[in-house]
Amino acid sequence: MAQDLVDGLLIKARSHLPPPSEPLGKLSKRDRKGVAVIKLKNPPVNSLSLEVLTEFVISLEKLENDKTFRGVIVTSDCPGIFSAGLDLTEMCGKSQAHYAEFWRAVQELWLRLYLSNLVLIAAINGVSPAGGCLISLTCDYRVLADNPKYNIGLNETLLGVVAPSWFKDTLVNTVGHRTAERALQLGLLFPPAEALRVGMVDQVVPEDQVHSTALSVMAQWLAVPDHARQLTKSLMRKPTADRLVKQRDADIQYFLQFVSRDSIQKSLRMYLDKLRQKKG
Ligand SMILES: CCCCCCCC/C=C\CC(=O)SCCNC(=O)CCNC(=O)[C@H](O)C(C)(C)COP(=O)(O)OP(=O)(O)OC[C@H]1O[C@@H](n2cnc3c(N)ncnc32)[C@H](O)[C@@H]1OP(=O)(O)O
Repeated sequence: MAQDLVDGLLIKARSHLPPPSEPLGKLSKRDRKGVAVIKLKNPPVNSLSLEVLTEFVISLEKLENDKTFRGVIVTSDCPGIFSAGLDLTEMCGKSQAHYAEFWRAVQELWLRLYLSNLVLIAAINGVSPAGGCLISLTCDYRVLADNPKYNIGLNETLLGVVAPSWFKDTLVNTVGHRTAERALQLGLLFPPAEALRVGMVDQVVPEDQVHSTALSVMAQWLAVPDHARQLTKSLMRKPTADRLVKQRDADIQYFLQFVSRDSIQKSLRMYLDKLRQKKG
């Protein structure tokens, strides 16, 4: 087992059998070959800082280029939290150059994940708002742990900000227009049973079965010849991705203008203060 610890992101790339302590579930040994596990590890809440976004992209690129790997399970190393979404401190009180670099990194990760040739399965073992939800939506299949605390959704409006068009597109492509419209306007965070009902996740399973279920699902997806599956994925997703590719710079400019507004800075600061005050 190759194991690589990068700042903020734990990557366990598994090209051989797992240690015996890990349950094999219903999978044969062969099924597990070629499957890597990317575990987000940026305590306390796996927020997606510029550093984490960058490391994530580099790790994906390495896996894409290493033909040993055909699939990746994306999961979290932080108990109870898949990811708290974009790091809000990266969007508050920083320079224009910083905002531009940060937003380009968000775009880059989305494009890499959304168009990945690898099979991506999200093993969602914690709460998953906004950017955390977006990461799971870029995967080919989502398995969510059945815990009433593990809400998932694009809650941007509740922060006083707007989910960009490509966040919206990703959700529409997953749950359909009407469900997405309602969820986005209301900033809904769905508990597991609701998330399953609206199609935001594909399966809800007991918490201790999330990883083994993700591996079983992976085996099913890897049974399909790569070239046919990859071309089909591209057919389904490329038109959505191309919309961003064609206007990446304009999207960054729009983000800069938006995030620099006094009213938006105020909303984000208030939201962060509210999170911080929760404790005491
Ligand atoms: C082109 C068009 C322009 C449009 C612009 C839109 C830009 C995109 C907008 C949004 C995308 C996002 O992803 S924004 C992030 C949204 N995330 C959230 O709303 C989740 C916020 N966090 C929580 O709800 C909770 O923290 C939690 C449920 C995830 C965990 O709860 P828990 O009780 O376990 O932990 P705490 O709340 O005490 O948090 C611990 C610690 O972490 C800080 N924190 C939490 N979330 C974030 C975050 N997203 N970014 C940065 N920091 C975060 C929190 O403040 C605490 O800090 P302190 O220890 O210092 O108090």
